Amino acid sequence: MTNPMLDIRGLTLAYGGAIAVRGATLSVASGEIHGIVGESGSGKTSLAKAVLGQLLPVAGQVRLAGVLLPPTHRSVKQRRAVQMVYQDPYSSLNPRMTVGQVLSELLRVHDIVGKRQITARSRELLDLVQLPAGALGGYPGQFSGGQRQRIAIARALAVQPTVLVADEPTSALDASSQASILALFENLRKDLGLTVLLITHNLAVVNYLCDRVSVMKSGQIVETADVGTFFTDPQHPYSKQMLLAVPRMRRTTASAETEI
Ligand SMILES: Nc1ncnc2c1ncn2[C@@H]1O[C@H](COP(=O)(O)OP(=O)(O)OP(=O)(O)O)[C@@H](O)[C@H]1O
Repeated sequence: MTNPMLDIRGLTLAYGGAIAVRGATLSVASGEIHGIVGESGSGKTSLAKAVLGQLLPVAGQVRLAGVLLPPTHRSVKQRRAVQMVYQDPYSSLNPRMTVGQVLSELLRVHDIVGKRQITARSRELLDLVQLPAGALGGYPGQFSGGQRQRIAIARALAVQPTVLVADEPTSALDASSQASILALFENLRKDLGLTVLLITHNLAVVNYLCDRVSVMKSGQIVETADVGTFFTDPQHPYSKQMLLAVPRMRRTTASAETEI
């Protein structure tokens, strides 16, 4: 791939000597939604942590738009560029701050817009995640799980990231909220050209949303493929085994709600 937005080269990650990820190499194009799938403990979250600069690699590099990101201790600008959306929208938001306070503080601290534009920009952020402007006055506890995940996404978008890393962003939600959050990611990619690294257990999510997918097993990326090819012609025995577990899977953009 020429000029990938996110370029992960030979990443090896360990916790106190125990290797969690070995030599992971992966390129993600600008505007691509790239799925990372694999069994529990295969190293997906560790890979995400290294991309975010939260885990010091034993070896390897992460580049953003061709520029090497320091493994840890990144500058504010470098941290802004890669934002995270977590699985659990219940614990990832401060219950004592209103949505408006969360967004305006970020916009102010990072000097994203002038003081007088903060409220207008906060409204725009809510609009991007399809929440009404009235949500600015609410506390996280007053919203449903799906709405909270939208708020968490708005918070991530406030600092104008280039890459969004989402770790199981729909798995704590009910089926209809899952479908609407997936549709939101699709819109954000279209509207903002966001590059997304999407970690999931759920092949239906990959099928619905991702352009390409990487399969992790025991700390290694064993296959990377276009999603259409992955579902019709998986190469690695583990990929084949994963797909056998979901025999009705097919590439479709029809209602995610019924597929997930
Ligand atoms: N903080 C930690 N300390 C020690 N070992 C860890 C830590 N976090 C993860 N590991 C180990 O690293 C390996 C990879 O874990 P990781 O969480 O990256 O996998 P995963 O694919 O994200 O799993 P899951 O789908 O269950 O979240 C596992 O063997 C795990 O036990």
